[in-house]
Amino acid sequence: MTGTADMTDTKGPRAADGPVARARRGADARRGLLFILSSPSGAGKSTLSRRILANDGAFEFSVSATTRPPRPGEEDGREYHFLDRARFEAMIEAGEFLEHAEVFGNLYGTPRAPVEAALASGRDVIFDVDWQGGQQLRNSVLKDAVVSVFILPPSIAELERRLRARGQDSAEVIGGRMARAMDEISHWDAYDYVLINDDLDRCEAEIRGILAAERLARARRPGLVGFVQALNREFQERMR
Ligand SMILES: Nc1nc2c(ncn2[C@@H]2O[C@H](COP(=O)(O)OP(=O)(O)O)[C@@H](O)[C@H]2O)c(=O)[nH]1
Ligand SMILES: Nc1ncnc2c1ncn2[C@@H]1O[C@H](COP(=O)(O)OP(=O)(O)O)[C@@H](O)[C@H]1O
Repeated sequence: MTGTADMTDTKGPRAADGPVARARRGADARRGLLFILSSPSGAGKSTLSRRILANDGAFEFSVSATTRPPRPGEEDGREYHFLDRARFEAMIEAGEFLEHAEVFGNLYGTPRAPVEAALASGRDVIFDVDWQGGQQLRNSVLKDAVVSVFILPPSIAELERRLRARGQDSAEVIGGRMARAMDEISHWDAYDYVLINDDLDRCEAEIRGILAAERLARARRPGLVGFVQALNREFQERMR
């Protein structure tokens, strides 16, 4: 990683750890990314985020808190922290959420502490939040680290088919989610990227491409300021 910079740093034994090499390591240091996935219910964001988490060791999942009851197979602390409304409201009062919103008649929120801890240690965090959560994170103090992707279904009929095929919600709950689908979709344009989840493998590959590009473009840029300054100092010295 430091090879190229070291070769330009040719002043004796200290060269391998000279100022240019050190600045280059600063530029290469990983900085955490806040990766937001939003979509209407049933378009596939949970499936996509599970796939990314399984194959990308740099990520951790932001486990939200919610007042909605667990679905069959969901585990407290894994998919969500399942809380009653009084406890959720106490956490809002105490400022323990980075963002929170009411969705489908239930409260959902992102606990602040785990996200800050992950970012401080240079890890990336993936968020499955609705458009309100996306908007709040984009306007938060952490906004520079945010990359947001909106997932569209290939059609409304397919969206409904997926919600039914998931087999975890009552007809009434599915009806409520379908009724809100276009409202969620209407916010697509506020996102950095918009993908159509027709083919799951292709959509996952597109997300990986976005992550690779954003890690380079966003994460390295602040560190490159120091590296270019170090190059400039080396240049001035040699040109004297
Ligand atoms: N703002 C916000 N939205 C959330 C959070 N967690 C989940 N959501 C959103 O709440 C909505 C309902 O989620 P869920 O009950 O798991 O249903 P699903 O999207 O059909 O799997 C989805 O749009 C989620 O993205 C959160 O912490 N904050
Ligand atoms: N590209 C796809 N093609 C077919 N089925 C899909 C696709 N993406 C997701 N699904 C299925 O659709 C259902 C809803 O996906 P899910 O990830 O739970 O959506 P969301 O988290 O957006 O509510 C799941 O049963 C999932 O396996």
